[in-house]
Order: sequence, then structure tokens, then C-alpha cells
Amino acid sequence: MRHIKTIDDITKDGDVEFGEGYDFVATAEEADAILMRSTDLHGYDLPEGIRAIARCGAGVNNIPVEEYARRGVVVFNSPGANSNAVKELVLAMMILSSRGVVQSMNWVRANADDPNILADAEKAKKAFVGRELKGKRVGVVGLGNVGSKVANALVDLGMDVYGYDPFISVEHAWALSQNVQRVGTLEDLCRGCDYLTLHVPSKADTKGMISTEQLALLAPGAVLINYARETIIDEDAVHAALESGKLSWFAGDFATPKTVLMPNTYITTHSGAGTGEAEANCADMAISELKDYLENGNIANSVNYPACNMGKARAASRIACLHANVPNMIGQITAILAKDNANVQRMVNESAGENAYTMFDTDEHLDSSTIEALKQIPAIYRVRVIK
Ligand SMILES: NC(=O)C1=CN([C@@H]2O[C@H](COP(=O)(O)OP(=O)(O)OC[C@H]3O[C@@H](n4cnc5c(N)ncnc54)[C@H](O)[C@@H]3O)[C@@H](O)[C@H]2O)C=CC1
Ligand SMILES: O=C(O)C(=O)COP(=O)(O)O
Repeated sequence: MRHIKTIDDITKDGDVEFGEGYDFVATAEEADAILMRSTDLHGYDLPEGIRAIARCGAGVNNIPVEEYARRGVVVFNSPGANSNAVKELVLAMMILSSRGVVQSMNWVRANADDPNILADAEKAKKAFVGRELKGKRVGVVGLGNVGSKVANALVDLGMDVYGYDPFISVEHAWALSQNVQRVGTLEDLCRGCDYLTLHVPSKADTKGMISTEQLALLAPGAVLINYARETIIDEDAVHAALESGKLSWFAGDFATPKTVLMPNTYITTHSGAGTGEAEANCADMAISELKDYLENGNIANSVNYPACNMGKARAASRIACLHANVPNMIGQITAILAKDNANVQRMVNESAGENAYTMFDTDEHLDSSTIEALKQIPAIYRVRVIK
């Protein structure tokens, strides 16, 4: 039996199914793996027994992924699984920020006992006149799973769409409409934009990337949308731009002590991924990643270890070594296997950044002393006897 600890509400109705051979445990100390969403694990006392963590969602800034890699803990996310939900809410926010929809509905509620409301509404409506998205210039920062979908949808709405992403993947470049015009710098993107929407991860080079300088380049009365992370914007600069009228509206998903005090804002409760469909998609992807890792050692969609797939574990034994990406690891591993006279059927070695993964199948079970010797190789973080 393998044990799973869930952190956060994975789905609204609590539906999370791993199937046979798995159960849910109350504490991480009892668990082999963690399934989670947005809880911040920085400073969390992660028990030694945890071998993997799957984040149902895209952003992993809430998890110390490099520290966990050095402890031999593979961290997964579920790329793209909630991106349609975010896209739809971003489109809604762009429309709500452009038309007096909320203000108009509030007027109707406030005047519900007016017996002439139908006629009075006709007089009131001029206060809620807005502008259309069609023909306006929009900049999309980050063209990954969410940004590429947002950009394509905005093309379909007739906008003049520009995109900036120096690290765009081949897959997302292919998925992008040819009507999305790519620009080489953030400043060129911002220049003259009526709308700017942010879809980059929270990391060192995106922290505060939208500040006074970038906001100054936007068209007067521009709308800023941030459904990425609160760290991407310089909140004081956004507040000042709203006060001065440089920004007409700001819509964001992060209710920070500063955003909630800004004028002309719609701030939601980190609800970008808040649909039943997105929750189910994320859970399905994360669960299958965890199961394949726990049962077969295969890695897909990890953010701190390379992808590796050797199919189902069918040989007598399968061993996985999680280690630093340094020279001579295979040499050291095979030297130990040679001493045990172990016949390796198949071996795969993959690396990603500072971390690497070596997995092999052998004809017979290895001696416990051989496993112990593997663990003693200095750059090895963890050895897993999968089978
Ligand atoms: N509000 C919500 O509920 C949700 C928020 N998010 C946030 O949105 C972010 C993006 O999500 P996805 O599109 O699914 O992730 P993704 O990983 O598919 O796309 C991120 C894109 O940003 C680009 N990028 C990275 N650094 C950049 C930089 N300095 N300048 C420009 N582009 C840069 C990457 O090349 C990549 O194409 C997530 O990291 C997360 O923080 C994601 C899903 C739900
Ligand atoms: O996927 C992401 O990055 C998100 O921000 C979604 O967060 P959530 O799982 O809804 O708490």
C-alpha cells in the first residue's frame, strides 16, 4: 500500500481517486508522497519519507524545488491543466474593466424599489458607457500555456495582439496564431498598449517586472491584468498609475494588503483556476504523474528533475538514483554494480540543470550491500528500490 497526504482542497467536492494500492493518510510523516495546490512549503518541515510532491496547478513558487531536489524529492506540476480556466477569467476581466457592467448592475440593485426603474435605467445608462476590445492594442507577457491561449483568444476578438516571451517553447510557438506579433523587449511590448496582461511565473527575473517605467509606456487610460502572481507587479507603481489615471483599471487575482486599497480595481480570490474542470484536469494529471513515479520511477512534468520514461517496471529489479549533475556518476554506479556481478538490462541517465536521474533494470535483485554502496556515492541524493 502506498500512502498519500493531501494538502489543500484538491477539488471543491473532495473527489480525489488514486485507485487500488493507495490510501490517504492524515500526516506527511506517514506518507510516501504529497498531492497539493497553493500552500506555501517554504520553511515546512518535510519528512524524510516523502519521495515526491505533485502540485495540482502551474506555479511552483510556493515550493522550494531546488532544496527538495537536493533531498531527492521530485516535484511535479500539471502544465496547462488549468490554463483554459485562467484564460476565460482573464477575458471576463478585460471586458469587465472596459464596460461599466458591475457598476450598471449595482445601479439596478440600488434602485430595485424604483417603480419607474425601466425608464430611469435608460437615463442612467450613459454613466456606464465603456469601450470595445476590438481594434485595441494588447500586450501579453509570457506566451506559455495560459498566455498563448489568451493571445489567440484576443486575436479572435479582433484585438491587435503583441506578445513577449524570450523563452517561448517550440510547442507554444507553434500553437500561437500568426496574428500575434512577437516583440523582443518588454519595453517595446508595453509601448502604446491599451491593455497589458501578465502570464509569467514568479521568479527572480519577473519580480516587479511591471513598474513605473513599463506603466509609463502604456497608452493613457490603459488596463492592467495580473492573473499570474502578486510578485510580478510593483504594487506602489500600479497604485500611483491608478491614482494619476495612467491606468484606468487594474484587475488581479491576488488580494494583498496593497491591492485591496487601490482605486478602480477588480481583485478576485486567487480564482483563476477555480473551475470544476480545471480542478479535475489538474488532479488527474498530478495523480498519474505521482503513480508512474512511485510505481515505475518514470518522471513526467517535473520542475526539478529531468523527464525519464522506461515504461512499466517488468524486470526482476528496478533502481533509481537521484543525484547531482556531475561527471563520472554512471562510472561510479556501474563500478558498484560490476562488483555485485549484476547484469543491467537497461539503463537511462538524464539531466536537467543541476540535477540528474539514473534508472536501471537488472536481471536479479541487488544485494542490500550494493544498494548501501550506491547510497554512499557522494553526489547521490537518494536511491530508490522501486522493484
Ligand atoms: N491565477 C491562477 O489561478 C493561476 C495562475 N497561474 C500563474 O500563471 C503563470 C503562467 O502559467 P502557465 O502559462 O500555465 O505557465 P507556463 O510555464 O506554461 O508559461 C509561462 C511562460 O512564461 C515565460 N517566461 C518565463 N520567464 C519570462 C520572462 N522573464 N519574460 C517573459 N516571459 C517569461 C515562459 O517562457 C513560459 O512560456 C504560472 O506560473 C502561475 O504563476 C497559472 C495558473 C493559474
Ligand atoms: O496553477 C497555478 O499556478 C495557480 O495559481 C492555481 O492555484 P490553485 O491551485 O487554484 O490554488
